[in-house]
Amino acid sequence: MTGEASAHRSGFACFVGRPNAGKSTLTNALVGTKVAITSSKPQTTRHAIRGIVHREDAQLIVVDTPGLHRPRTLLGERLNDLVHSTWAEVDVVGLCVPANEKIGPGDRYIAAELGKLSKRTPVVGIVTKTDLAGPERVAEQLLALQEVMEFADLVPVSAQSGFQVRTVADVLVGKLPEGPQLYPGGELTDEPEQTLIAELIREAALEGVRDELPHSIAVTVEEMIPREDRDDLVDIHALIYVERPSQRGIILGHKGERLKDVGARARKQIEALLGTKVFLQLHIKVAKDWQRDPKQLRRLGF
Ligand SMILES: Nc1nc2c(ncn2[C@@H]2O[C@H](COP(=O)(O)OP(=O)(O)OP(=O)(O)O)[C@@H](O)[C@H]2O)c(=O)[nH]1
Repeated sequence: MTGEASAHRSGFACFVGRPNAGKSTLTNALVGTKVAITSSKPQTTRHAIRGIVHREDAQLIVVDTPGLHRPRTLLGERLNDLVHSTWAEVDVVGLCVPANEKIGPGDRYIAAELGKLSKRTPVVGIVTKTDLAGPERVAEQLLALQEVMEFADLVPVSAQSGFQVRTVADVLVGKLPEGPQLYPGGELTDEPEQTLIAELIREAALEGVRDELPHSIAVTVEEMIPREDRDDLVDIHALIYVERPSQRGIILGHKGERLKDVGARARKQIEALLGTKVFLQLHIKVAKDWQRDPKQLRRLGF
């Protein structure tokens, strides 16, 4: 209860690292509820979804940035701008590298970009997925990571087993400035519900489809209306945008079976998120080359 020893801290953190490094899973483990989107497909995190870690001594707001790409399209450029502006705004950055994969050019590219940050933003090196490697391999990876750039701290973690998740939180919290709660307690995310719902649908639509499809899908929630005379049912109408008619067929599947499946899976997740029953209507729209069209990008929220 001594005032000076337990000053409350608050601020922002974000995780960076190449696709599949485990950033979203770590965010979820820290926050304790599924808010960011995980998928075994690389680069599916489009929006800066924030999860909030509430503790007695601190409030840590985790911003989940999209992956950094070498930009090839207007969308790629926008995403990279979003990454850089996010880095500049946070109090601490965590660079994630999986324990079971060699550090490569992708990691070095990101480290070099991070190196351009002002020295005031500390970068913590995080070796993820330690459950997939032996202790020796983890130690080796920590040493290898140390060579890549100068870190304020290094921590190994497994978001899956929970090993050191608390330590990651402690280290990140340690880099935050002293300050009051920025968000009221109990609020897990400040992302509008509709964006989360669109992401859940996108995640369901991507499951099991070819590698080139992820960049061609976008989802918008057109309508979200509580059913009249019922307080336990919400009608949601969403559009899945694809670039080409052939991709429409992939999402739809044989006799629409796949889309039905996507709807069923997404509905379950949305019901868990909202805590009510959901009637979900999905439609597919072909929006040609939407990734290259600024007007359409704006409509889709980029
Ligand atoms: N065994 C194990 N698998 C993990 C762990 N963390 C993440 N994974 C898996 O690794 C894959 C990628 O994890 P994500 O959290 O989606 O990775 P990401 O860095 O957010 O990926 P992008 O959004 O594509 O940038 C998923 O299949 C996870 O289940 C971990 O601690 N242990």
